[in-house]
Amino acid sequence: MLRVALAQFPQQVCRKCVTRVGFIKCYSTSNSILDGFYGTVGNTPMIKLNGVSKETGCDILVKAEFMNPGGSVKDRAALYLLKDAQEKNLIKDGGTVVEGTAGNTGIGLAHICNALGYKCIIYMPNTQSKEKIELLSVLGADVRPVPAVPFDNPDNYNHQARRYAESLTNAVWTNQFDNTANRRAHIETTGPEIWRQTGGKVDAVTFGTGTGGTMSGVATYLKTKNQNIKTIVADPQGSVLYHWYTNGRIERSDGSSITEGIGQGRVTANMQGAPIDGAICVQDTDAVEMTFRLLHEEGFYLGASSGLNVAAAVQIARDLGPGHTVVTCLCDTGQRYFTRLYSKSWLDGKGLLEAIPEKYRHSLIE
Ligand SMILES: Cc1ncc(COP(=O)(O)O)c(C=O)c1O
Ligand SMILES: N[C@@H](COC(=O)CCC(=O)O)C(=O)O
Repeated sequence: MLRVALAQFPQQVCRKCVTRVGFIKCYSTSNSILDGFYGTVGNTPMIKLNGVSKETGCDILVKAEFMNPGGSVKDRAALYLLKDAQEKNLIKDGGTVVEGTAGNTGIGLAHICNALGYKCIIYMPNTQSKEKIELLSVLGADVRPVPAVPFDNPDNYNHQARRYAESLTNAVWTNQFDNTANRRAHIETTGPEIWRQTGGKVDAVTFGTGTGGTMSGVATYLKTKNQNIKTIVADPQGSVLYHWYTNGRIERSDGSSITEGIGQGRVTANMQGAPIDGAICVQDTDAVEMTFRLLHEEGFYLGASSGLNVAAAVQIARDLGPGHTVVTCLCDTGQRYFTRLYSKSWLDGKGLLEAIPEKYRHSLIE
């Protein structure tokens, strides 16, 4: 029954904007009534950030991905991963979804599993915020924090998720990193939304990359519309993608990052073959400073990957010069990192307190 409901989202063409909108309905054709949780995924607002736009003389535009019903950009991937599992008959009614995640994909999956009647089991590195771990439990997921070890270690959270799914009957490992249904979500939805909302006036896009689904899917779609749009990976410290896209070497950049949900040690299947023009390595000091500027100057309460995205967009805008449009996204809210990113002692312990403009430090919790 629920399966049929989800299957009612065929490839559609929006009559107003003439873009394919995949499983996610375009608001310009839908009436105001949406089909359940999954009907509300995507079609997020595009917002102009006034302060940084004025400073750079460019339009810095952000997709408000924190406004997805599960609260992050990963709701889109979660929906497509489940749709893909259903299409391939990998899961039957009442089955179990198992995933390895830094948290946000798990949160999206947990919501959709509730809506579709599946069980949800989440393996995640125990380094991730307690807010995400607790939220997953509240959503009814069986959440299993495990020691954070590299991907080439058999105990990496993704391998544990795969093995556990294989040990069950009627269970699927959705494999967000290497299942390109993730990228497809952004080829069919985020990319077309950006094209439509900007009226095609977009000079560059940039996104922090975890699985790579967002960056690669948006880049793939937009390049089909205009080859000249610059597609730039925004990479945190300690990730390999900056070097990969600037000099072709799989080599970590210096340091490690407090950002969660982004940064990679390899080129995932979702990133392979993506039309990427370059990369920027954004320091945590810049990402954190921008996160607090976004709160106090623009009014948006966000996680650090959003600050990193906007810091990268500002750098690209400065490089391009006035009159250009740079698009990125606001991935999730500050609530997911409340006891870390908004805590004076936690930031101090990471050497990041000084990164926050002094006039904004008064609002931190101890
Ligand atoms: C907070 C946050 N920002 C950005 C991303 C990056 O998204 P992607 O996996 O599409 O690269 C994620 C992944 O969930 C995330 O959790
Ligand atoms: N953003 C996704 C994936 O998270 C990551 O890619 C974190 C880095 C890594 O695990 O290698 C999610 O929230 O699950």
